[in-house]
Amino acid sequence: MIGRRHLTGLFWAVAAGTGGELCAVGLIAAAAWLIARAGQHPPLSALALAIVGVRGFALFRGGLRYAERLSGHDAALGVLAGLRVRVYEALRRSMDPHSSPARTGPVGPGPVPRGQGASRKALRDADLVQRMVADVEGVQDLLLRCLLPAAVAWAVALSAIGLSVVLLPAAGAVLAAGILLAGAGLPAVAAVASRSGARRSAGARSDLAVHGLDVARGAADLAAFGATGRFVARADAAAARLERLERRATVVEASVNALGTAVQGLTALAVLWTAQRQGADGVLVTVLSLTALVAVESVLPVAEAARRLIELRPAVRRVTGLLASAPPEADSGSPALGARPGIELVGVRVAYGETVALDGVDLRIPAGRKVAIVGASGAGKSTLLAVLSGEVATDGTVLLAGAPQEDYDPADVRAAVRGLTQDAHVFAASVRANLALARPDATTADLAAAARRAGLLGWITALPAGWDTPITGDRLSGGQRQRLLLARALLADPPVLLLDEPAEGLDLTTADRLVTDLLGDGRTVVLVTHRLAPLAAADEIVVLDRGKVAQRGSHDELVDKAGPYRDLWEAESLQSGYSADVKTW
Ligand SMILES: Nc1ncnc2c1ncn2[C@@H]1O[C@H](COP(=O)(O)OP(=O)(O)OP(=O)(O)O)[C@@H](O)[C@H]1O
Repeated sequence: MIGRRHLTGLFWAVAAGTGGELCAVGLIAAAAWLIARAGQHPPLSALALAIVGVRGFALFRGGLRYAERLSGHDAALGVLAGLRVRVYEALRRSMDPHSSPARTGPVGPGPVPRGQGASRKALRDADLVQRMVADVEGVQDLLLRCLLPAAVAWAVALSAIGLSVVLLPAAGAVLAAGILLAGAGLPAVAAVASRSGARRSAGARSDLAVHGLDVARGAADLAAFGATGRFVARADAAAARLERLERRATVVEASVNALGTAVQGLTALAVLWTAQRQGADGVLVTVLSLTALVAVESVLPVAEAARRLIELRPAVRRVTGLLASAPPEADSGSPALGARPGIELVGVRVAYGETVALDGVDLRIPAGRKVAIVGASGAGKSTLLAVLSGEVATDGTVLLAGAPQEDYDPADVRAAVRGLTQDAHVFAASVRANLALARPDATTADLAAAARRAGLLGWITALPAGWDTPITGDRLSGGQRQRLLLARALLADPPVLLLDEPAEGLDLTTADRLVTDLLGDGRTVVLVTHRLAPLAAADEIVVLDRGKVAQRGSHDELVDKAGPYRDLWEAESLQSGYSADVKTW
């Protein structure tokens, strides 16, 4: 995790920090000697060295502390920058089904062989920002607030013990005991005390975030259903619990600090008493006891470092776990994907945990074919699109241009098989930037052609700043959002166009006209839709039912046969006011 250059930087930071703290000890020792010796009225020349020593220690202390900060932060920030890149790469590879060695086998226990789509999606949705930002910054804290201060503290403590042993072994032994207590005993107490507290605080903080967000986001619904009080009470209870835990943690922290100060004073007194009992002269007694005072003080931050270490452990564990478990980079010698690849699915099965989304789906989509996927909500339609674009791994075979999908570079698969999917996002940027994302070199004429086809051009030209009007997802109507995303998908111009409910949010006439136009495209189109009316233009319709193919055929064939498609068609026809025996319109 830490490169050689940064290790050297950290070494110099520890060396400079130790030097700075030793100067602090030297300053106290020299000042103590100076005061005690001055009381004996020696000639001024006898004090000259100590006077220079005091000034020198004071100057060096400042300089070395500055050097420690500089070197330590440079190394820690360097480690952080490198780590961010590695975590990003690991996340990218973890989300890429093609780079996983366990792609085609069960990856978890239990009777249902699990695809990895669910875990990848969970990673993407919930943990991504957390891992990229908070966890990696935790590693920075680990270096700057835990390891560095602890290393400096112990280096100083050992030096002070060595000095005391040389001056008076018995006093050195007492100092060693005090330092052991303050630098190892108290940190152990702090770590144990904060271990369960940190875990419970993390839970309470997460509860508060969840309940607080519910209240903020669902304020209108809660008010309408008269449930505001109940939900606010839930958030209040979470806040109160967190407050209790934080107060307890503060008490623990303050108690450890108070104990540290007590150990520091008692050690200095014990050294003084020991030195006197050993018959040391007044100057030596003063030097030893004040040195003990400063030396114990230097190890007091180790308790705070231990407490912080406990808090940071989960973040550090997550980062190291992610780096260790990320699959290796995909083989760069992957074959080239043709301009018009055909697709074949054989026995495709996808499970999200215990939920089986697709169960043994076979499907052949030759280049140029228009396939519509229909079925009830939750039947597995969107999952099927995700399988085609390589977003979700499967237990089964996906062949692209005759070769297994995982043989190709995932970037090539994504470029060739993509379109409008359910998780497409509208960015807080201009209309132009939102569309050009799909093709940065697109001219305004290209953008206009895609927008016209998506039925969005009129709206764009009527905007105050036209193409350069800034937009955000929540300011668009459902239909505008969908058409913007469709225009982006059309601009990308992939050989296999995936369309998940492209006409959602539009009135029926516009929606049907749009879908009919999209199905008239020259390329391969795989369309997911709830609306059957325009599907006469599809070459094949696949009806999914609970992850299995229930029926397949053309619109005319399926309407002629009793089965789920005809049921859906009759229901739709009744709803739209058309006669059930009208097959096309
Ligand atoms: N990320 C996920 N985690 C867990 N379960 C999921 C996830 N995505 C889908 N599922 C489950 O998989 C099944 C198929 O979902 P999918 O989204 O493919 O259905 P769908 O036919 O597209 O539904 P809809 O028409 O409502 O969009 C459903 O039972 C759904 O709850």
